[in-house]
Amino acid sequence: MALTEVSSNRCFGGWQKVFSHESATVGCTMKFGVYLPPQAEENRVPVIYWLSGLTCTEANFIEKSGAQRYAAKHGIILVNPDTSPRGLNIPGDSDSWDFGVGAGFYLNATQEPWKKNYRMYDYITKELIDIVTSNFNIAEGRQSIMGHSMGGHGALIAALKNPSLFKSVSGFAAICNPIACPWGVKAFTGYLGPRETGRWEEWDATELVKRYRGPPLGILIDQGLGDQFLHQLNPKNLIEASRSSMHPAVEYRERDSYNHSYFYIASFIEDHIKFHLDHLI
Ligand SMILES: N[C@@H](CCC(=O)N[C@@H](CS)C(=O)NCC(=O)O)C(=O)O
Repeated sequence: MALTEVSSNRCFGGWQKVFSHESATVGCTMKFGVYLPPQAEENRVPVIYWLSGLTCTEANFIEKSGAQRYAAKHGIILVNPDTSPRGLNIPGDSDSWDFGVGAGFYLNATQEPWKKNYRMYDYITKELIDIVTSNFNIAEGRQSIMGHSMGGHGALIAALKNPSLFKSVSGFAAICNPIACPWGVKAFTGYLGPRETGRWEEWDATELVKRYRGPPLGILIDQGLGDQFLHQLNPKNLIEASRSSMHPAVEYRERDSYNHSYFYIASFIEDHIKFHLDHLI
């Protein structure tokens, strides 16, 4: 798979790069960011994937999270893809900020006109991981995933639907129960069809956590209590649903006054990197 280097910047002794490639899964050119810490020049190191939220490209995390400082300190490769296919001009794909472009929801659509390209779940869990594993100095099997809002949900379903693919998963202000909130209902109706099809539960983290039967999976849910979108996120539905099925228990951290922004993410990104490191050692 040919990668084109879009940008490369020295950063905390390592490199912040952006690559593009032709994706067979989503049928368009896709971009993703990679932070390569200094340790990766000599050694194979763990990787943590980051999935961003609604309206983001690969740039938001790179420019606003401040994660590179901690990835360099702890010797972690960070990979952050875009949030949807782009440039396809599918009718309706740019009519709203919470559906279509910038809002792929990390699932595989089943409905026209989305089902051919809106396959972000397969893109992340198969194509992107293959590309990253074969092009960078990754320590085999040592990978975790985290994300924000829609991306926190994407991280949760990628881990819950693929037991043992990731050592741990974490979410900042994750949409924890999309079938129970307006963002999720809009996206699932458009991408998956009506709820009566029975397909929604296959893509909802709170439903998936109830049926998880895989090996132990570290899960951290982080939530700012000043979050303007808290009514969309429902973290407590997931915590409650996980009580009987998840061992170890899902870790839930509340942050007084923090809102939904990257200021909140930047404040706690090192905590998440350390949480994943504990599972990646
Ligand atoms: N466009 C929405 C906000 C969307 C939003 O907050 N998106 C979050 C993810 S759900 C984000 O990361 N935005 C980009 C940024 O803050 O850099 C609005 O105007 O209310």
